[in-house]
Amino acid sequence: MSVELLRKHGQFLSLSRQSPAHFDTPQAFTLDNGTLVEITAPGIISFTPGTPKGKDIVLSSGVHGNETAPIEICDELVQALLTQQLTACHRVLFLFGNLPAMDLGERFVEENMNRLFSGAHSSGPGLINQERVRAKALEQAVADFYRQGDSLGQSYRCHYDLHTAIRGSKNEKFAVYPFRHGQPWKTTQLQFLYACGVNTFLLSNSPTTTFSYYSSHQFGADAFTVELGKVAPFGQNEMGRFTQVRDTLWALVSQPALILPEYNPDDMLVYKINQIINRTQEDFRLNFPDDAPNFADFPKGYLLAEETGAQYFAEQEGEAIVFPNAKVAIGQRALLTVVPTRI
Ligand SMILES: O=C(O)CCC(=O)N[C@@H](CCC(=O)O)C(=O)O
Ligand SMILES: [Zn+2]
Repeated sequence: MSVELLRKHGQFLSLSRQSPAHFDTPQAFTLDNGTLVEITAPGIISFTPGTPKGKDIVLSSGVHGNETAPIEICDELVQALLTQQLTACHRVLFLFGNLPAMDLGERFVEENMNRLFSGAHSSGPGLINQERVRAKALEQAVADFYRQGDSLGQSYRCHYDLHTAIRGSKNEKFAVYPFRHGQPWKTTQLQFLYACGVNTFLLSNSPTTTFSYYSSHQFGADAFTVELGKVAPFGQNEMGRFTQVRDTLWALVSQPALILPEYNPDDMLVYKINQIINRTQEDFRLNFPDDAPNFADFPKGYLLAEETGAQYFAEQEGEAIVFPNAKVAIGQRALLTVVPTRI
């Protein structure tokens, strides 16, 4: 691959998708502004400024291949960095997760990649598929990036894993804060995400095999799964709905420190998870309409879902649903229920 073409047009993602073999061999080059660019695999690219200012930032998108708005936001940011329209002042690693699923316009090819982190890619009965191989490679890319940052004296780590949701949502932009094993929730992070247009937060209460939990738990990164809107095909996102997140990510990468509005708890809706309901039977079904949005709430005692041998009810008045999906693989999470809380 001609490095000159990458510098001129910045088409890293489209090349990764169309001609992944270009990036089978790792490559590195330096931009005129002194930024070191390292490409270690298709869809995996990092930028290290000549004098990095302390933050090691990971931005992942496309862990689900049909969640295109975050992919388009990150693609534009990578193009701006490669063409030097923007100069990074912090180290930043971009991960475009599931390239084959992007081509199919599907959430995944064989298996949900966002259930394969923290080593889950290598557990189970010897199953190997492209999502497992890729999840392991993504974990390794994060580990290498943060360890290199350590050797450069970098002092801060964050990881925003950007998604869009299958359903509409009463609160369009929301974020899942991975379980922190008793460490305090950080309001500065809520402030940052609020600047991205996210005003709703789900506090997780247990370890998971998601990408954001991996970076949070293994590397102490401030990490979130961020839901930016509703799934739409490439080119069909209303990009105007993403201006705040786009501008805030550009600022995060290019400014030494962000100036954020003061934390105001009244700005935020915070929920804690009340129930994690897994599908255990073929006949698992949801007892509300397909177009019920995320955060729709139900009266105490309402039957939310059922399957042979089990019924699942709202346990509290106003318990709300998030990520309902009756079609998940057996054994996987089919529904979260949440209730309001404060931090
Ligand atoms: O809309 C949906 O049902 C799923 C959207 C999505 O991909 N959400 C993530 C959340 C991960 C987390 O809980 O941190 C997922 O299900 O992987
Ligand atoms: Zn997703």
